[in-house]
Amino acid sequence: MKKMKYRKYAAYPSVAITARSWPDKSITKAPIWCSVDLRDGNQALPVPMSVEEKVTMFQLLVSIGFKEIEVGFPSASATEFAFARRLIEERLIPDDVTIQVLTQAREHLIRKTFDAISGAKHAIVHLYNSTSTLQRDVVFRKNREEIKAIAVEGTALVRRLKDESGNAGIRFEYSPESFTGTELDYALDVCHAVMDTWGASADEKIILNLPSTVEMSQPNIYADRIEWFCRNIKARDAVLISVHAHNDRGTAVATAELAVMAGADRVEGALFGNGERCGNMDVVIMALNLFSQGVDPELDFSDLPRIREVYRRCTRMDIHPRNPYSGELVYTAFSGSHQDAISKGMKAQPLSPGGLWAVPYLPIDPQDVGCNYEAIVRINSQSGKGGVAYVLEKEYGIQIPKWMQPDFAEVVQAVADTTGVELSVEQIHDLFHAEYVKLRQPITLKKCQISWDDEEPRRQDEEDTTISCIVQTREKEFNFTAQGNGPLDAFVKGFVRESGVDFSVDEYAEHAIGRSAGALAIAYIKIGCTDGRVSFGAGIDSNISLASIKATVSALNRLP
Ligand SMILES: CC(=O)SCCNC(=O)CCNC(=O)[C@H](O)C(C)(C)COP(=O)(O)OP(=O)(O)OC[C@H]1O[C@@H](n2cnc3c(N)ncnc32)[C@H](O)[C@@H]1OP(=O)(O)O
Ligand SMILES: CC(C)C(=O)C(=O)O
Repeated sequence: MKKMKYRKYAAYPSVAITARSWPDKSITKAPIWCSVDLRDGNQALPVPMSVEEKVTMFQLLVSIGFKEIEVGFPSASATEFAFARRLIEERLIPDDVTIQVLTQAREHLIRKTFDAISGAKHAIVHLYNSTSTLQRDVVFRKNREEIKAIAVEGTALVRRLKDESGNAGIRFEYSPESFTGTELDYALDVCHAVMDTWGASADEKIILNLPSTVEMSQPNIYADRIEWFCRNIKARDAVLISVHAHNDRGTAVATAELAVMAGADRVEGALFGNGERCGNMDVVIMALNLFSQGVDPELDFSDLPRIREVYRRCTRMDIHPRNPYSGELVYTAFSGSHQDAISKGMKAQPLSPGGLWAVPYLPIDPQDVGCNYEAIVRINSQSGKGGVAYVLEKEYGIQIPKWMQPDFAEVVQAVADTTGVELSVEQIHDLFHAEYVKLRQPITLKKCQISWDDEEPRRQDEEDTTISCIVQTREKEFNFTAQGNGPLDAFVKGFVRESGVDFSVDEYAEHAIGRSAGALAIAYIKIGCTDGRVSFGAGIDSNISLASIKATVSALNRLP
């Protein structure tokens, strides 16, 4: 076997921290959310969004409830600049929403950024420079002090431009970019210098954003780093600790959640995890994780289908069908045992203690995020009787009794196995009709008249019902008149006598389909012959007695 070159990689160092407190914490309220869809999400797209698309996306983010939205990198391009101006000049920013703009710590870019936000009521200027060992060495070729100087000079310029603008609505965020590749003591040193330069105080807090620019470790190590940082930062009340997690190891959501437990106040993320490389922390997942624990996420994802549609249209990105909460298949069960449990859980749900959601395999109610129950159970060769019965009942009101479910499931399974594809509910309904209801061969009931003595009260054992039938088989046509304690009993007696097929009714069930005066009745039957053969049938008619007789003929027609 060829060996992978794992020795090319080194393990990420752990954090020297004792008595860590975060493992014992739980998240009981939503963090301050900041959307980075229009910046980090946008800069990672093969075709970045146009101004119009950014406006649409911005309005979507506002409607979801984001109060802080990073709208772009205005000094990067004419589109980015024009978008910021459009938001401000056309007054598209609600009063309770703060826009955020990103800039490198370079003078001409910072100045251009201030031009872009001129006139904004509330704005966060977000300054970053990479502090990681690797980038210090290979990108900037600068030592620790020189890199710190970039941050300090950039901060000083932002401070000066804010003061000159006289705009008290401008706030400041600093990111020691590539924090995950930066020594903790050095990141702290740079952040302290930035705080001093800004003059951070409890009255004018700055946001210190500690990004997992590249996700390099398990989430617990990141959480240790955040707890260490929160413990060691001076004037904790002068800063808001923010996190911005990328998903290189596939654990960005866990990273952000554990970081909040470790003390982070604020979380940056993007819808459906859009963003550089493997994406940003998926804010839909984190918010709905809170929601599923009974915590108000303070973001509204009650119409995920609309959010998905706008997102796809603006970004031209897809959402994986397995993406938690938002993927198209995440509320769908194909497999038999899941379907059975879901179907039983849905029936029991109204009785759940305290009205709490408790349906197996469905961590949240799909309706809470704007999805319907239609797709919960879908049928293919992995499905079982519970699922087949569930879709027929839900879509067509056909409540196949438990004792007959395996029989029909076998029919469905045979088709699913042969075709190898998923069966639609319409196909399953058609199969049910073809297999039971429409069967006319080898026996056809050509005529059937039912009469009974109109006596009150009727006695169960009294043979007061008379039936007259004309029956066609392959061999012959015959008629009979028989009596019984009801139409079905009379039919069975007459048919057995005339045909010589000796059977009895072992199981029987019936119900109405639909509620109006024109409702139909459906009957299900299981018959057993004296020679050991067993068969199931179903019949539909506006007359319940006829439905039961048709069901019997259906079962006779299906005798092996
Ligand atoms: C982790 C992140 O996502 S950070 C955000 C990244 N986003 C983007 O880069 C999208 C928008 N960026 C752009 O359009 C461009 O990079 C611009 C317009 C901002 C700048 O463009 P340019 O100056 O032409 O090119 P470029 O970004 O390659 O500049 C690199 C130079 O800036 C320096 N630099 C890079 N980042 C920073 C920073 N944060 N602060 C200060 N200097 C920086 C580099 O060291 C390099 O310096 P050198 O020329 O002396 O070698
Ligand atoms: C600018 C910073 C916050 C960033 O995008 C990152 O580190 O990923």
